[in-house]
Amino acid sequence: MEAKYWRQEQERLERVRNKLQARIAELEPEVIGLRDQAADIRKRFWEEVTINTSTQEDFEETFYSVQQQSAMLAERERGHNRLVHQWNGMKRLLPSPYFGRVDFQEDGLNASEQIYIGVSSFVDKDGLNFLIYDWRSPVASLYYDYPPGRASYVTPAGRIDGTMTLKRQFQIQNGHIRTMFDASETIGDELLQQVLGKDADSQMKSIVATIQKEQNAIIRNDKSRMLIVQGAAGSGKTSAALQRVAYLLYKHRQTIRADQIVLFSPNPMFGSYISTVLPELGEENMQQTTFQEYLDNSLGSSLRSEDPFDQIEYTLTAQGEPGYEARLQGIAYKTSEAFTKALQNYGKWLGRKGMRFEDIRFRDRVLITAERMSAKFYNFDSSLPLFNRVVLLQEWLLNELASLEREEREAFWVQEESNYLDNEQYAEVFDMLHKERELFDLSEQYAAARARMNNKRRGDEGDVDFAQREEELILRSIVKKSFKPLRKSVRKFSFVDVKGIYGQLFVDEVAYREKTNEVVIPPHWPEICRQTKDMLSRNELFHEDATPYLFVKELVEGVRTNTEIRHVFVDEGQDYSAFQYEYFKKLFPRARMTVLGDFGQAIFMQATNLEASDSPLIRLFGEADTSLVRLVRSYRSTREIVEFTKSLLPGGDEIVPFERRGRKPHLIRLNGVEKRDAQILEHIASLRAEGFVSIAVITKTAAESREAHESLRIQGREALQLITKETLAFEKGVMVIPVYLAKGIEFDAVLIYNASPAAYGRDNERKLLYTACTRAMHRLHLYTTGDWSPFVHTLPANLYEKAPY
Ligand SMILES: Nc1ncnc2c1ncn2[C@@H]1O[C@H](COP(=O)(O)OP(=O)(O)OP(=O)(O)O)[C@@H](O)[C@H]1O
Repeated sequence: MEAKYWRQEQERLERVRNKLQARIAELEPEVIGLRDQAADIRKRFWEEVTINTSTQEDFEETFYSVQQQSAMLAERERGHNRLVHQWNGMKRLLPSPYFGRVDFQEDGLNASEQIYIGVSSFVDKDGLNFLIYDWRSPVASLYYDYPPGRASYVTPAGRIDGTMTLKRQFQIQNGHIRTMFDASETIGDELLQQVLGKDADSQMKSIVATIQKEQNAIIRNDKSRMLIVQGAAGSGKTSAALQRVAYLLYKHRQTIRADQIVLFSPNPMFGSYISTVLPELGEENMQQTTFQEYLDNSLGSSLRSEDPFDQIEYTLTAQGEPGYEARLQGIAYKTSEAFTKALQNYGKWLGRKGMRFEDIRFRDRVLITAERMSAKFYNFDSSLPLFNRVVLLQEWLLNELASLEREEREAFWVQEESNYLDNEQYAEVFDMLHKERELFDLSEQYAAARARMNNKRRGDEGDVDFAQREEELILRSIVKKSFKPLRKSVRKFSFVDVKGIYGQLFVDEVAYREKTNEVVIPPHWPEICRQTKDMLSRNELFHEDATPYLFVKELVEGVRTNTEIRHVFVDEGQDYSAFQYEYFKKLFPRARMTVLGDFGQAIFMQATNLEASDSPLIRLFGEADTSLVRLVRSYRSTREIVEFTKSLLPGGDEIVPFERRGRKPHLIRLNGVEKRDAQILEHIASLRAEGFVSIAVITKTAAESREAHESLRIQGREALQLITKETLAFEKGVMVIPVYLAKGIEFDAVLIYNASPAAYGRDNERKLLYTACTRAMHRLHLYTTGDWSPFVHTLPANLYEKAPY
């Protein structure tokens, strides 16, 4: 590019930076001043208000003065926060104020405007001249969506058409333009080349400077209730999701807070991997969780649910064990829509009969039997939904308990217990009695006030009548105290035997058909029933049972909802079942959903195809309220790696590699495990010598990871991290990791520990191998000690190099 343009741009950059610096300096005293003021008000809060509650008037005055003080404090704090946000934004801009420029001439206007785009806006002192536009502003769309030529963008007031006469990209570091390109394509490949050529990091990076047009469509989609993104491995789904969160927080800043957005991620480690993207963009992080965390919270401590990792470990390692086939059939069935239907029908059946309750027991006696509850329950109006009848039953139980409690006061044990009250307990009851009475009894209050004034003992303490009442009240309080847990557990619906209700589905085929109207029963049903009940008897649930169990629990106890949440993001969306999606919809009734995933990486059995025409996901909100976007360009890996990995998948042809060149994947066959491990260690050393920092040895299972880690650790000198499902933070370095934990993450180099037919031979293992290989950015090695997996074996030979290295 001509030197004069460089000079002009560098000069403009300096002008903008000077203004930024001036404004930062100008605001600094104000920021500090406001902070001090707020701190001062907080400190003097109680000094400024006089507390006086002697009369009603005094009390009201005190009340208003406290209110006034706190309103003032809140206002100062809000002002302070706004200013600090602005001030931090400018400080963030200073080293690299912008990354893009477009010159745009609106139709009907004579001059074209220069629009510079950065991570936040910066307006000149006059308040009108935008020196930098926030990347999320409507006009910034031009930069992402069009090459020079005719272009348009949409504002709240309508569409603006015009001509883009220039599109320029910058890399600016510490106030200096490092590179500058004029782009002819949508977003110049040169900048993207540079960004993608960099090394993997322990934290995901923001992509605002190089967002691609199709990604921009995802980020700014504000139309439908459900947005589905099916995208190839490395196509930027997670990146787009995070920039979308930032966009939503900007566009709806008056109405949506970061804690009203929740992202479901595949594992806790992934949460740490993506946690810096939003703060880097000046936004607060949304809420993050895993579905398992949600399940554990909802099930409480009485039942333990297996996590998805133990489930997949079982499906991958237990072939040939007794009951294996039945378990697989069970997983397939229990995660299907057919099972959701069956459970809905079961709800109707329960409306007629078969509800199960738990006796209410007290001191080794049954106070209210399950049979009585059942009879009562089925006496309520049968047109009422199950849940309403359960609530009526709950009310009835609380009344019953109240009268049983009255009767219980006569019981011998109560007398006994009252005799054994020690002084302290007695004083406690005595105090409580007075307090209780004070509340209801005005004269009691009067007596209390007089006693306080005269500092005298209360006259009633020697009163015979009072002693009798006191005795009565003591008995009452003893019974009340021991009935308290009963009332509490009734309020928590403990009288409903949810475990029994779920368990009775798994008796035999005839009973199951009767309860659910199910026509097609999966094979191995008796064994599925046995396994499910075995787990329940140990207070455990298979992972595939956890969501259906909650579904049944909510049928009878009412649905839990969270109406605060406005946006739900589900990453790795292919790994959730139809059942789980129904659940999300119920749980977050006021939220829009964004589901991102790749059916090519569907390695769990409960997979959902996101884009198939009969996808349950499309049916969830209906086609009219659903947008589907497909991403086929893959950015993570070199062209050579993408060519290799896409050939592993049937239908992978449509994946388009980004034009970044590298070495072909290496296939290395060795004679024996020891030699293989020694070779892997050698390769790790040479990759490190080449400057690669993040290197993963990927295994199929956690069991294989442990073995590999042990063997490599013994032979080698390198520090090797073993990643397990308990690992919380993702750190750069050399690691051994099972493929299902490496989902969503990337490494400079990936070494597939064992690409033999035994490891990746069955059809469902194809996607495992694909997922593992697509984690590689720059280098990919596959090892075997015998044959090659058939998925590798059948690849065209021009896609890889064979050892020697
Ligand atoms: N527009 C872009 N500009 C720069 N880098 C990008 C862009 N899009 C994606 N990338 C990079 O490509 C890599 C893969 O992106 P990301 O992890 O978001 O993909 P994904 O579709 O979620 O992948 P997977 O399904 O394999 O988990 C990341 O390093 C990301 O920074």
